[in-house]
Amino acid sequence: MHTTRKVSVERNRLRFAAAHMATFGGACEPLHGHNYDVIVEIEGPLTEDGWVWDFGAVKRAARELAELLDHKFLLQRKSAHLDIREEPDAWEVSFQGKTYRFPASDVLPLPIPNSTAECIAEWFTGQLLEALQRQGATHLRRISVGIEEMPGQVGWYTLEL
Ligand SMILES: Nc1nc2c(c(=O)[nH]1)N=C([C@H](O)[C@H](O)COP(=O)(O)OP(=O)(O)OP(=O)(O)O)CN2
Repeated sequence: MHTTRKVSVERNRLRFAAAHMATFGGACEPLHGHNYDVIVEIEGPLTEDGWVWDFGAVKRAARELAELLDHKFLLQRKSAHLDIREEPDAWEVSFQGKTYRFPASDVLPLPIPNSTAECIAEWFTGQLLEALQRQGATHLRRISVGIEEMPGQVGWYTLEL
C-alpha cells in the first residue's frame, strides 16, 4: 500500500504585488500588475516529529521569496520575443517599436522565458526547494507551487523528487 503525506501553506501573508507584461502569440500585453497569491504543497514521509515539514518553516522560506518579488517589475530575462538591454542602472525592454525603460532597482530579472504564472511558479519552486533543503528537508518527494494571478486563476509547477 502506498500512502502520501502532504502539507500546504497558502495565501494570507504569502503574497506579492508585482508588474509584468507577458508575450502571447506574437503580441505583448501592456504593462500591468497583479496581487499574486502563493500556494505551496509539499509531500514526503513524516519525520520523527510527525510532520512532513514545519508549516512555519515553509511559510518563512516562501515569504522570503515573495518579498524578493514584491513591488518589482518581473522581467522574463530569457524571452525570445522581447528585446532586452541591460544597462548599468536600468533595463530597456522593447517590443515591436514600443520601448520601456525601468530603473534597475525596480526590476527583478528572472531566468524564465515568459512572465506567466506557470513560469513564475517554476522559478519559485526551484528556489523554495533549495531553501527547504538548506533547512534539512531532504526527504521530500514532491513539491508544487501555485501562483495565483487573481482569485481562481492559478499557474502551477510541480517537481517530483
Ligand atoms: N495560462 C496562463 N494564461 C494567462 C496568463 C498566465 O500567466 N497563464 N496570464 C495572462 C495575463 O497576464 C493577464 O494579466 C490575465 O489575463 P486575463 O485573465 O485574460 O485578464 P482579464 O483581466 O482580461 O480577465 P477577465 O476575467 O476576462 O476580465 C493571460 N492568460
